[in-house]
Amino acid sequence: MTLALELTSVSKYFGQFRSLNSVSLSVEEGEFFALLGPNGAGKTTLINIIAGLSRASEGTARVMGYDVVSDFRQARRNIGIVPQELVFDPFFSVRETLKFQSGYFGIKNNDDWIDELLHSLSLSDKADNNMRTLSGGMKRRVMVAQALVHKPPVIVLDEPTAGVDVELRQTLWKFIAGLNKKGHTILLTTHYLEEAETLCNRIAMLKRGHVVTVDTTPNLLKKHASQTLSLQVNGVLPESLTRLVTKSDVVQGRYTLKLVSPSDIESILRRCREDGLDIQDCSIEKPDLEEVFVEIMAGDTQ
Ligand SMILES: Nc1ncnc2c1ncn2[C@@H]1O[C@H](COP(=O)(O)OP(=O)(O)OP(=O)(O)O)[C@@H](O)[C@H]1O
Repeated sequence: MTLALELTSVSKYFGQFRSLNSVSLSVEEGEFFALLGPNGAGKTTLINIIAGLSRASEGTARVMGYDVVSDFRQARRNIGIVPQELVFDPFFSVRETLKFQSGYFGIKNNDDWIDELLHSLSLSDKADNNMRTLSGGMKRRVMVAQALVHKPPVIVLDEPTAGVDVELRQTLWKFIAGLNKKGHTILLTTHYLEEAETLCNRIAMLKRGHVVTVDTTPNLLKKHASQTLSLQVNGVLPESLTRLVTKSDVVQGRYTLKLVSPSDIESILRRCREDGLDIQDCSIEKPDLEEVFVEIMAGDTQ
C-alpha cells in the first residue's frame, strides 16, 4: 500500500540552529493525522518540506510515493496545502483566485468543482467579490478552497482555525471530515487540542524538532491521562487524600482528584464521610488530550 506521507530521517538546519532533528513519520492513505507541538516545535518547517517550499537539510520526504525534490511536480499534484498565513492577490475576485490556481495545475474548465467548493464553504455569494473586501474568516475559507482546486488526495492544514469563530470552525471541520470520509488523507496542525482529539485517528507530538510520541488517539488517552473525580464538599478534604488532588478551590470546597482506577471513587467518598464531610456535588471527568499533551511536553527531551 502506498503511504500518503513518508518522512525518513528529516533534519532541517537554519545556520547552526536545528529546527528538525531526524524526523521519521509515516501517514497511511485515509488517515486523519494530527501534528501537535508547542510554538516553535517545527511543525510549519515540516509542512514546508512536505509542500516542497523548503528543502530538508538531511533525509527524504515523499507524498503518495513521490519524492518532494526529485519528483516535485507529481508530489505537488498530490497535495493541497492550507498555509497558516493568508496569502492572496487582493485585486482578484474569489472565483478568479480559484481559476488562477486551477491554471497553475493545468486544469481548464474547473467551474463545476469550483462552484461545489464555493457552496460547501458557504462562499457562493462572495464569488465575485475582491479578496481584499473579505473578512479574515472568509479569506481563510478561500485558502481552503484554493488548496483543493486540483482534488489532491492528501490535504495539509497548518492551523486552519487559528483566530476563526466557532461557527466557521464547525463548518470547516464538517467539510474536512467529509473529505476524509471520501478517502482523502488529512494532516493537521492545531493548538486546539479538543479538535485534534475529536477528529484525528492518530497523533504525533513534536518538541524542539524531535518526534516525542506517535500513537492512536485512544492509546494516547489511555496511556497518559487518567480519569478525575470532581467533588464539592462542605469543608477541607482529609489529609490522606491530598496526594490525589490535582486542582483545588478550598474556599468553595471544590476539588479535582486523580483516579488511578475507578474503584478509587468508593474509598475517596468513604474517607470524606468518615471526616464528617457532606458531599454536595460529585462527577467523573474523562481524560482529555490537553492533559496528555502537558504530561508529554513536560517530559525529558532527547
Ligand atoms: N527561515 C527561518 N530562519 C531561521 N529560523 C527559522 C526559520 N523558520 C523557522 N525557524 C525556526 O525553527 C523553529 C521551528 O519553527 P516552526 O515555524 O516550524 O514552528 P511551529 O511548530 O510551526 O510553531 P508555531 O506553533 O508557532 O506555528 C523555530 O525556532 C523558528 O524560529
